[in-house]
Amino acid sequence: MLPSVEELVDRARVVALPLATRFRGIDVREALLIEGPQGWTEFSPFVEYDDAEAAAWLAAAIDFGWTPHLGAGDVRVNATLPAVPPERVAAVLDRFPGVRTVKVKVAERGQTRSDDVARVREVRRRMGAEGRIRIDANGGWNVDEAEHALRELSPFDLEYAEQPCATVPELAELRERIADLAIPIAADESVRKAADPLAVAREGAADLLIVKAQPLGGVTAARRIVAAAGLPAVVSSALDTSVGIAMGAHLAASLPDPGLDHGLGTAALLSADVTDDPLLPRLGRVEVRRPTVSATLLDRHAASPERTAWWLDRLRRCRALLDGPDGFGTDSDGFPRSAS
Ligand SMILES: O=C(O)CCC(=O)c1ccccc1C(=O)O
Ligand SMILES: [Mg+2]
Repeated sequence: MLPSVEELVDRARVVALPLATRFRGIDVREALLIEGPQGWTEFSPFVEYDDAEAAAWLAAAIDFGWTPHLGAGDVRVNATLPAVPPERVAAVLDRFPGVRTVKVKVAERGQTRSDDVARVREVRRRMGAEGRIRIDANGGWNVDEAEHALRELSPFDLEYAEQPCATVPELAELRERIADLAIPIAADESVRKAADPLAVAREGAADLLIVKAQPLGGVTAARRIVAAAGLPAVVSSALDTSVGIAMGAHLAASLPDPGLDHGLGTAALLSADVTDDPLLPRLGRVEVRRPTVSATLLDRHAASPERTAWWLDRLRRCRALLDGPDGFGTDSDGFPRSAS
């Protein structure tokens, strides 16, 4: 049984956390946190997402807060570099001590391919020949643009290219066209925003999957998607607070090791968090544990009354969707399940 809407609302707190570096066009990350019986959990779909999409994030929050997910140890993480100019690369990378891998955002709206090349060149210079560099275009290129960009970036030795194009057929075509470059293609939005998260694997459109716990309906649902896809999976954050990072870290620790670092270092991009002991990258790793949430920090970073009301309304609407006919509901084990 899923917790009732009253139970969720009673246990919910809304925060607005400033970012250290502008990312995805935002300077403040809003999140709704809920204290579940198994610990704190996070519901933080981006504000522009509609309720149908956000409902999966709520299923994830319930799965993590109401189900014992026992994890321990740590996972290796990458630095996440927003689409900053070369002179700002060092300051961002300094926030990720000890990482051997950098994920570089490319194809940012309003920028050009030479901006991407300059950023990747600077990362390679700083990381040295043994550093691992992956790029993430967030679907920003068409197939031709992606092919040109990857041919130009290929001398910098890319570990993989994440969501270079927006659609599954484009990814499949690109993958054939650049077979000579031997740059693996990773699918992110084509998994987490797709009606059918398994289409990528079925169509041979990617070499690996990027999975995020919240949009895929939670740790349990994401594990099932990865198993059904049969592809290696890298777990990535949704720019969550340390509570959401913990959800991702539990997922990462429970999957087969892809031999690739996970995108779970992003608490380093926040300039405030909800715990005094955040899940920050140390020696290139993030611990797998549930953080202790601080009442003081929840108060200090509380969202405005208007934004709090907006989030609580969204929580109520999404909770109602989980009971709907093609909502998420629970499976025979009592777990929230994804629509797939
Ligand atoms: O994977 C990482 O390094 C960090 C997470 C990240 O890039 C991200 C964070 C929020 C929203 C979308 C994305 C993305 O991978 O596209
Ligand atoms: Mg991505």
